[in-house]
Amino acid sequence: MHDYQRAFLNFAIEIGALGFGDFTLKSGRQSPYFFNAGLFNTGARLARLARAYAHCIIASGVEYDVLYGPAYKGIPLAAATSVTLATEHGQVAPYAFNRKEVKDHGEGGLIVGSPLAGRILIIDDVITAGTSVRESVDIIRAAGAIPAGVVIALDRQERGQSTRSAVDEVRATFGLPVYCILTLTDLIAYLDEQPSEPGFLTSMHHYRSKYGA
Ligand SMILES: O=P(O)(O)OC[C@H]1O[C@H](OP(=O)(O)OP(=O)(O)O)[C@H](O)[C@@H]1O
Ligand SMILES: O=C(O)c1cc(=O)[nH]c(=O)[nH]1
Repeated sequence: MHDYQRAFLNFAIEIGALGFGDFTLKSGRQSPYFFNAGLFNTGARLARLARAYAHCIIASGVEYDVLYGPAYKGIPLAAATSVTLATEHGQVAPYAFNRKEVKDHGEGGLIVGSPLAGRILIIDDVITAGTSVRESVDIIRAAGAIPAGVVIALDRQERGQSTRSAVDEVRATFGLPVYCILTLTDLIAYLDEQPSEPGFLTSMHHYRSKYGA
């Protein structure tokens, strides 16, 4: 694990964005941990998260025309990352996001922000079973644009629709590169270094053996 990843984990745990307990996920899985990007809820916290995303994008060298943040939590991520790419890396970084319900008045429609055209880089918080990425790919293609890759804070390294990992499925099915700031392997290595409640790591390992790829 790199120092910047350790610092990011320290910070996420300090502000409660990485929480431990019993959580029901979008996939219906019961998880002993949860990454809540909604708790990067001040300008200073969000700026720090956006710097990590922007760093990941620049380091990857991925080429894109528009950043796309899936509703809901992807919305501030895409917007804040766009600001950081513009102010710290000199990129124009247009961004867009979807509505979960189509708007039937005013400007109407499903997409807010930049039109979805060209190569679209999906900016989300986590990948678990890969459903959210599949939904985003459908929206991007329906708009006539081309998905270019996925950037996430945490790859939970879980099975997707098959025995393969959700990230492998995204790569194989859509030919999309996936870039992440952290993986579950990093998180477990970090937790191994910390004094923790007895039984806590056991529940992480148990969860991983049930849903891990
Ligand atoms: O890989 P998956 O199994 O799809 O799980 C990960 C997705 O689940 C959450 O979205 P959700 O729509 O639940 O939450 P939000 O409205 O809070 O963004 C999360 O933000 C990811 O987008
Ligand atoms: O799978 C999910 O629904 C999920 C997992 C997680 O760690 N964080 C989140 O926002 N959603």
